Amino acid sequence: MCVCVCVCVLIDSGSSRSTVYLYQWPAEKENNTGVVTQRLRCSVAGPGISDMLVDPARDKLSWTSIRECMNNVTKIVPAAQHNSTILYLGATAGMRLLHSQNETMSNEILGNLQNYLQSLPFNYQNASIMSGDEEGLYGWITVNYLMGNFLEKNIWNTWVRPAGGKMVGSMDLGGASTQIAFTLPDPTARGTDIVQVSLYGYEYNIYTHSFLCYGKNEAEKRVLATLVKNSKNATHVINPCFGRGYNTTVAAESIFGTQCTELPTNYDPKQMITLVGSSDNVACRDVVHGIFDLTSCTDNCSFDGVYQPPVGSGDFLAYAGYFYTAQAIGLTSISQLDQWNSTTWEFCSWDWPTLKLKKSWISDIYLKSYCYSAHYVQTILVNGYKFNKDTWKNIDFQKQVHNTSVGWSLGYMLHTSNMIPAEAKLVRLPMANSVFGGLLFLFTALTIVSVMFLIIKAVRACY
Ligand SMILES: O=c1[nH]cnc2c1ncn2[C@@H]1O[C@H](COP(=O)(O)OP(=O)(O)O)[C@@H](O)[C@H]1O
Ligand SMILES: [Ca+2]
Repeated sequence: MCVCVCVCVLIDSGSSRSTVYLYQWPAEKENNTGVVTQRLRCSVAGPGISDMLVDPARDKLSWTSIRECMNNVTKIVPAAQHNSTILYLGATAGMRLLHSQNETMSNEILGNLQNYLQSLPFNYQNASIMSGDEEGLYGWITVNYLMGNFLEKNIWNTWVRPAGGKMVGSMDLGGASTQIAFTLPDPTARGTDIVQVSLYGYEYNIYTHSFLCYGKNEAEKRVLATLVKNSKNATHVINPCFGRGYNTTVAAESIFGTQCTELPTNYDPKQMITLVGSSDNVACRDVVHGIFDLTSCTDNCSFDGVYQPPVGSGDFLAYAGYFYTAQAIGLTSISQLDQWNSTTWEFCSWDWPTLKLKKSWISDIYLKSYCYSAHYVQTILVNGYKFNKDTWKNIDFQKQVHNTSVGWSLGYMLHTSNMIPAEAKLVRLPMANSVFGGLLFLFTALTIVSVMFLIIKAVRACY
């Protein structure tokens, strides 16, 4: 018997890097219910495509590493299946920023990538820049698909919607933007950032919002920009979030060469700035707080005046930068808010040699920033999204579910390729409807007759 397998390749072009995913699933005809597995996850070396040079000849590293990942895909997928293998590329906040800053360059980068992808033996579909809300929504689909919240097999081996219909909220912390998405308890609620999606015949009312410039890397640049601006000496700046003993000298453009920061007066992009770590927990927390506008919100609002309904008491999965931060401070999966605060406090009090010793498995490039990001995560979740000590423990910090990476890519693939159709009759009985109806009638009639028989017997016994 031939077991058909469908294959899809998705390139996630994030702000900090690109990743190639290969998904496959058995071609079950009914309701597209075949379970998707991740066959390959290939990290493309080099920066994200928004930092790529337009010319492949001048940017050998990025192009060579994309080709390497695509060669791996070509080897895994049998040649006979190449032209039925769907290929998508989705770009996110890094390209959203570049597009608004330099549209020509962003079009050139995408155009060159498109030409390259079209030259491959696969069924190329498109390469596009996604909106932040789409990114949030696809992340939510991925999370709930992987957790089995859309479908499960019942005792009759048929696909049904799990009892209770509990969905999990999704929180993604990328390099340039961050997304939150969750279902609203009130199915009739309408408003900004609320979208209705129909999946397998059920309507979901989802709140989703993406904050550009609040990704882990861009938000850190905003922290550094604040420190530079507030420093008496603009070229020798104390950074309370870096460990004492850690100093680094960077060009001003690495902080200010983004739309996410405001240019200082007399800006010189080549000016070198020395950042000096001081392991100052309180000062770090304060400067991180300062990048959020927490004052323009009253009810049903997160920060920067953005509408957000209450997060409620449901579960959330926090992934990407959330997970890396939780992992670095040693609090993956579920934690208590007090635990997060005290662990951050301890982490931020360590000087650089102690940090290096205690967290020897983390490379310096990431390690230097975890005190900042631990405060960032606490601030956005508590002061921003309004999680509290009771709801914090509903947040699960993970990067994978069932050996599959959590991110927008799987949800995008499922939705775009109609793997999760809007309409579907989920509850299918293991026999024809007429047979089931007949049996149901028979059992009901038998039950009624038996009950009547018992009543008559009981009445007779009384007399
Ligand atoms: O392997 C890792 N360890 C630690 N941090 C990472 C790793 N990979 C990415 N990051 C950081 O986590 C954040 C989110 O990464 P992600 O890859 O989701 O961002 P992107 O999709 O915007 O490129 C970024 O700040 C990135 O620099
Ligand atoms: Ca991402």
